[in-house]
Amino acid sequence: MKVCKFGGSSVKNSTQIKKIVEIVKRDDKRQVIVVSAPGRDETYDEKITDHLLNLATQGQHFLEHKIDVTEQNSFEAILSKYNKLCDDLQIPKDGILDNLENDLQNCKLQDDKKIAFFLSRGEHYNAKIIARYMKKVGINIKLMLPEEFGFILSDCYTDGKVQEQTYTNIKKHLVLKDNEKVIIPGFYGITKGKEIAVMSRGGSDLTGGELAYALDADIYENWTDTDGVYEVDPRVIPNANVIPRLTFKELRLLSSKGFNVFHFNAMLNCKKSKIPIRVRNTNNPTNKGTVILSERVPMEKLVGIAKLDNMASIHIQKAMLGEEVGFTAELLKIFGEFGINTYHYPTDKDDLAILVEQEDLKGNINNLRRAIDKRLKPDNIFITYSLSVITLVGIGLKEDSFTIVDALTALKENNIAFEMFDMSPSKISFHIGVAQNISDIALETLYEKLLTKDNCIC
Ligand SMILES: Nc1ncnc2c1ncn2[C@@H]1O[C@H](COP(=O)(O)OP(=O)(O)O)[C@@H](O)[C@H]1O
Ligand SMILES: N[C@@H](CC(=O)OP(=O)(O)O)C(=O)O
Repeated sequence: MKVCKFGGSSVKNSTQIKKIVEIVKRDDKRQVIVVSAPGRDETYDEKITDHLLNLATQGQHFLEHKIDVTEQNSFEAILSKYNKLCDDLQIPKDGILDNLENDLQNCKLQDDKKIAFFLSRGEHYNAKIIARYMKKVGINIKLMLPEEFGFILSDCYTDGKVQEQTYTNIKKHLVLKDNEKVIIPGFYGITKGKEIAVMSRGGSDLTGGELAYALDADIYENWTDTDGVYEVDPRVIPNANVIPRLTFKELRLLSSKGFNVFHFNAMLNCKKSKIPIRVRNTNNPTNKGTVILSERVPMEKLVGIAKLDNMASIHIQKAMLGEEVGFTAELLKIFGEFGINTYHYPTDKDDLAILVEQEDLKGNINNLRRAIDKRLKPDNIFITYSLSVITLVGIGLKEDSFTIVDALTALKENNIAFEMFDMSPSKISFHIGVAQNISDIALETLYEKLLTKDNCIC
């Protein structure tokens, strides 16, 4: 049995939905289908999920990103998207869109509960529409909603974590005969108190991974709009190659450091049960894509280079901080209290830097500084914004750490200064920090030197 997740780009309009119908029909083993909300398309520059977030936050979401789309624009975009989908697929709207306007206009929920509810509507209504269309074209498919079979999430409404009970519920309610299929909206679930919660952004990948794990699927197919996972972000380097095979660990590192083709937590349970994942292209379904497995013969030392933009470094200076027992623990505790995720911590006798996502400092920076000043009494705190972290990943790097010499030499030859350098304890990834305004050039330079066929260090 195969679990297939179709991302926003694969369900963004009726043309794409017709493609996924063909993919589902072509293989009887494709029995569990997870769908996202409609992604960006020719008419709408933003994903439906972002319009829903904009609506839930009275227009603040797009305003913060300096995008000129009002609350009213978002409301109209959402309604017209779903109405058009029904029209184009020639299916009746009753029983599907009856509650959409009401959900968006008369919601009594507040704060995070409201945001989670709005966000969930993208997948909820899209799955209903696709289910009806699939039935219309003769597929024996049943719609199963997370609130019905119990996809249970923690009470953190906008970043819910899957609870153990979910696996039991999936096994109990998703018992399928050979000729049966189910379609499930991704990204959301319910709390134990039966309120809607969503996982983190990109969370439909997580729904697919959890279903594959609970049902012990033969494979988890993740359908998107690229031929697989590329060696580098194809938006920066369009002629990059697709990586044929990756280990779970490599994909996890790459996706947590900027390869946003796959959610970095979605492979955790598949890894545990050794369920292979295949990233495939809905627009090119005969292509085999990238397969993610437990092991790979490390013919290639380096498989990919990821880049994470919009990072900031908080550099703390204090004489002898390296000798103050508990200093780092207290510092990390402070970041934790502000809900800020910390990345690398390069450190020395009197200096320590913490890398964080710049976005996380918004609205927090003054209080954070005060807390650090008060509790740790540093001599100085320097903050550098607009950094990019470039990460080189490959299991073969463990045996050949000199690859990094080639990387740094290439940067030197091209006059590209770097701000930070760090090797992970697993020795299968290296991180280089550069100023964001030169990060695309740095990525191109490293790609040319380390991954193009002529120079490949394989
Ligand atoms: N290394 C990479 N390989 C493939 N795609 C990548 C990579 N890095 C970033 N991406 C981007 O990820 C996109 C697919 O992710 P996403 O937009 O979330 O798809 P979906 O809508 O199918 O969930 C691609 O279109 C591509 O622009
Ligand atoms: N629609 C949600 C969940 C998701 O996984 O979407 P996508 O498949 O388009 O990455 C989001 O935008 O975050």
